[in-house]
Amino acid sequence: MGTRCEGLRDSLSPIAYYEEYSHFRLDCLKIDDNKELSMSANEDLAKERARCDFNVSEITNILDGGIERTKQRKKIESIALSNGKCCDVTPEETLGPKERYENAIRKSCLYTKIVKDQVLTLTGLEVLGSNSSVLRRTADAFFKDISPFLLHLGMFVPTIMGQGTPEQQSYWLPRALDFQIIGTYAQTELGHGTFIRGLETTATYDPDTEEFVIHSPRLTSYKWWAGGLGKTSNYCIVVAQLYTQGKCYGIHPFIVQIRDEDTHMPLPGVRVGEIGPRMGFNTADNGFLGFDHYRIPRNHMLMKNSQVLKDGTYVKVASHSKLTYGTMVFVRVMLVNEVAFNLAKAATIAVRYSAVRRQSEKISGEPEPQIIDYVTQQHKLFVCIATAHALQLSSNWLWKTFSAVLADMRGGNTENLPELHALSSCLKALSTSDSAALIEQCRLACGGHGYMLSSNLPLLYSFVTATRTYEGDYTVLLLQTARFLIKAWEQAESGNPVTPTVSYMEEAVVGNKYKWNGSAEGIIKAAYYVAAGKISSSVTSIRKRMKNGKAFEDAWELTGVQLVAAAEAHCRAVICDVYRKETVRLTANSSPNVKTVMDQLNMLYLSHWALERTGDLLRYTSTTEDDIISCQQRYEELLAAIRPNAVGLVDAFDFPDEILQSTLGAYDGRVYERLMEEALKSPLNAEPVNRSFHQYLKPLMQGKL
Ligand SMILES: CCCCC/C=C\C/C=C\C/C=C\C/C=C\C/C=C\CCCCC(=O)SCCNC(=O)CCNC(=O)[C@H](O)C(C)(C)COP(=O)(O)OP(=O)(O)OC[C@H]1O[C@@H](n2cnc3c(N)ncnc32)[C@H](O)[C@@H]1OP(=O)(O)O
Ligand SMILES: Cc1cc2nc3c(=O)[nH]c(=O)nc-3n(C[C@H](O)[C@H](O)[C@H](O)COP(=O)(O)OP(=O)(O)OC[C@H]3O[C@@H](n4cnc5c(N)ncnc54)[C@H](O)[C@@H]3O)c2cc1C
Repeated sequence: MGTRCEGLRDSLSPIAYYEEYSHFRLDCLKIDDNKELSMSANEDLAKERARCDFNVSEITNILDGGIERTKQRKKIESIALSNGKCCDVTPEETLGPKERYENAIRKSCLYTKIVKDQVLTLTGLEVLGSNSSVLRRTADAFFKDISPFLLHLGMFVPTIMGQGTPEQQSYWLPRALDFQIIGTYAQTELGHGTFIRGLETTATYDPDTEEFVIHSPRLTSYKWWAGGLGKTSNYCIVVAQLYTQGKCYGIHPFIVQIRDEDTHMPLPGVRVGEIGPRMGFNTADNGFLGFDHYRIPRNHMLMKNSQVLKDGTYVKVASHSKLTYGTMVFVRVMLVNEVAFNLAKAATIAVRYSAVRRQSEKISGEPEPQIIDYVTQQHKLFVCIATAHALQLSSNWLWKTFSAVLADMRGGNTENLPELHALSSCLKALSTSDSAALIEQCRLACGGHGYMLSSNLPLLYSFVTATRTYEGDYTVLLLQTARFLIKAWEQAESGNPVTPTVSYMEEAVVGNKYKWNGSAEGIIKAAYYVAAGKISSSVTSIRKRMKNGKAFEDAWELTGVQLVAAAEAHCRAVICDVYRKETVRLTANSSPNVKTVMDQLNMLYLSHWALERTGDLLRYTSTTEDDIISCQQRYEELLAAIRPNAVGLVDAFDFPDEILQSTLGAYDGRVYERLMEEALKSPLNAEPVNRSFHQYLKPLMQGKL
């Protein structure tokens, strides 16, 4: 058997090698009868499920948005998952970079075909609307890392929809939706990501040929980062500075073909490639792109918001200057849902594992407890479940707000765009930051096994931590929200009406201190008073600095730390408020035990954040030390109350094992068996002796090196 293992790698391609190797790996390690690897489900998990006192599917339906939506999701999931070919023969993380990418393309094509042939016939174009989150979720059964097609569906198609004229949409969308072309969104450059007015790629109109000349004048103007750009896409949205009739009109989006549709070779004048290994996203071929006076037809400029006529005349169509930023706002809204989903996955893995894992002794000589019975473990984990709920419900609410503002804008009314921008910016910032931190908390809660890639927690973290940066960095987006808050504060001070999400300012500007009461509504009101206090302090600092001779821009910059904290506090209050109201609304007709457990989770979230911000409460409200002590006591009571339902709560997220892809989090709790099964798939276990022994170790050990 050893001989077969040793010779194999040399005679087969890497993927064929792994496929072949997976059939005899157990032989190689001489665990040939599988005796030690029990197939029966873990008893502790079974007991946890038996003691859960609420109807799990009721909460699943609430999170899905109703029983019909749960049915629809399950139907789509079962179509996709019943196609066994989605499974990897060998774990994707053990492949080299090229094989990983090729495997990701294979799986993306397979998944796309399933969606086109079987899901679209079921849902029609609904698949792009309310079912897109189901498609996104189901895709995780195919990819542990990221599909190279994510940007095609996530940004290329939405940009055409949001920025193209009806004629442009009718030309490009059918081709894109049918995957006849694959695109991405190339905005960021080597030199600029945040400050998009500073982008350097130029699109200069030539009226003689009715073309734009796309050019990258210097290294820093090279497009950098776009997902799927390096090898997959043949088209992309390029965001470039528009020049016509000798004048620059700022950044605009263009559809640019970069590769031949038949040979896939980069077209003359286009330089494209992949940017190299990254912390995550390693299957998404993030790329670079440069242009050498590359010509595209005039009508490849996306012209819904502004146009360049044949003679070069520039015409502004849109009623708001920032509508070209629309795709970013859309994706920020989508990302809140995206990270809620990923956090729910991490919580499921860590809670199930904590019910299976036993460690240490609470009382000497007694059986080792399940680690979930340590109150410190509950403290780490239950806030993750609660936050996943808070973000899921906030994301649904944000989506409704987004849709309403979009409908207004279709009628020419952009009045509510600044509030939407402020909300989507801060919710994107906080949800991604909280989720990344809590996924890491879940990993740490799983001890050493959480560090295994097969737990899926490291990959979840590396994916989600990037969301804090892309589509607008955390700090930068909170500063955008702060601009809106400071203006709103000034309006409230002068007695003018303010928009709904900042209406708390009208009461707070008077200067009263809020008296704490420990109810949910009381904690939320206190959170708003903390936000108001921080906004007020920022305003005072800016004014003081200006009084001392600073220009507004300098005073703003020097107050940046306070402004970010104010925007964070505002957003936290909004999340607490929305989470509370949505919980009450959605459980109005639920069974009593569902109502109770949803209320407990909600109170846990509110108490958690009150305790995290005791300094702020003491400073900006009339909260006393005794109030904090009773809040702490309530928090600890909630941990104990939630404990028996913890496994039921994560089961309610309803992730099939294929989507979780975790040795620690599978439904049956066969943690140790799965860890061993995955270990045996490691390429290093394909041979009893690695060739480096003969090449290096043996000579070293025998003093012959
Ligand atoms: C087969 C397998 C398939 C699997 C998939 C299955 C299904 C998929 C379906 C769905 C996918 C689901 C989810 C995920 C989707 C996609 C995500 C995946 C990956 C994404 C990868 C990342 C992509 C990117 O990162 S693209 C690049 C993004 N870049 C940024 O975000 C840049 C950030 N910078 C900015 O936004 C701006 O520069 C700025 C910081 C806002 C500053 O802009 P500036 O013009 O300088 O403005 P200024 O500060 O001066 O402000 C002036 C004024 O304008 C207001 N303003 C600013 N922005 C906006 C806006 N967007 N809207 C409205 N108003 C805005 C600003 O507040 C000022 O107002 P005022 O003067 O104060 O009143
Ligand atoms: C995994 C991944 C995928 C991506 N995919 C795409 C893609 O598909 N298409 C695309 O176009 N782009 C993509 N990007 C790029 C991404 O959008 C940018 O990286 C992001 O917008 C941040 O910009 P930056 O890298 O220029 O950071 P910088 O702006 O250089 O930020 C560096 C630091 O400076 C701080 N800073 C910057 N400006 C200010 C300010 N005004 N005030 C205070 N602090 C400031 C930031 O807070 C941060 O701490 C991707 C990035 C990643 C990581």
